[in-house]
Amino acid sequence: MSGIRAAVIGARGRMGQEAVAALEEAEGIDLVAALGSSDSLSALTEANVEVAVELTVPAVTEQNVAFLVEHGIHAVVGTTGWNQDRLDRLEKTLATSPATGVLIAPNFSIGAVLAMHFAELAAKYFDSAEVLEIHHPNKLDAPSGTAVHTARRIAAARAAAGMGPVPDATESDEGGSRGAVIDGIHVHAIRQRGRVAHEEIQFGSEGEALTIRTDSFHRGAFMPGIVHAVRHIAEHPGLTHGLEHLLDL
Ligand SMILES: NC(=O)c1ccc[n+]([C@@H]2O[C@H](COP(=O)([O-])OP(=O)(O)OC[C@H]3O[C@@H](n4cnc5c(N)ncnc54)[C@H](O)[C@@H]3O)[C@@H](O)[C@H]2O)c1
Ligand SMILES: O=C(O)C1=N[C@H](C(=O)O)CCC1
Repeated sequence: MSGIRAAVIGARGRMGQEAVAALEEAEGIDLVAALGSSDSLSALTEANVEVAVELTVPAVTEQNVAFLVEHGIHAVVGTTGWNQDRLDRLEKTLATSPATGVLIAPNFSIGAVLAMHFAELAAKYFDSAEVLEIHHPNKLDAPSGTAVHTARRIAAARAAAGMGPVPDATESDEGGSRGAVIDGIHVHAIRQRGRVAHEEIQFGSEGEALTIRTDSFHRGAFMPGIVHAVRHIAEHPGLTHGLEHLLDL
């Protein structure tokens, strides 16, 4: 019996190379296309690809995913840069191809997915919450997609619990020392040689603190999540934002 016909877009990048190796080894998956930046997306339809893993750059990911949806190819997307405007446009494109599934996954690491889940659970119990992310210095975007997703989930959990803003008496913030603010949650980004992807979520209340930390030391950390998503995305038509929705959490 043949497996899921899969492809990688961005196959020569840091993540793409790992994904190609992981999908070649995965049982029940046949890697039938591996595209670099000079390859045409038409190679995907020519190879009858069923699921494409998109690991490129924020500038091209939206147009790549639109092509996939328009051709009924399920998409597993790890590239960052998916702000609300892009997600809204994607929902409209998906309405024209309702059987197609797209996963936008800010992070494929199981540790990172669990850290975000735990942070969401903890959010309503602590007055203060801030997110710190550390990545390799070749990363194009800041803050990381994971940090944005984490901050949004913390903010939503606080709002659902009827909590107000985090306490902060800062009156002057020269040079942005208090970081970016995503839905009211401060997010700090560090770029450091020797790192891959790391996140710390810090909570505080009177007399106590809780720190949730996740470390990806190697890009192999993202591969089980990618393989799992390739196997299951066809069961999830429409837009899924976050790998957590494909796991039994
Ligand atoms: N979701 C996750 O778990 C996760 C993990 C790591 C990285 N990322 C994200 O994935 C993306 C890729 O990360 P990376 O470290 O591999 O970056 P990278 O720069 O090493 O790789 C990107 C690759 O995409 C290629 N590319 C650019 N335009 C293309 C196009 N039109 N068609 C095909 N290929 C094209 C580039 O030539 C490059 O080889 C980034 O946005 C990063 O933030 C996500
Ligand atoms: O290396 C990167 O770039 C990563 N990007 C994702 C993000 O922005 O959250 C996930 C972790 C690695």
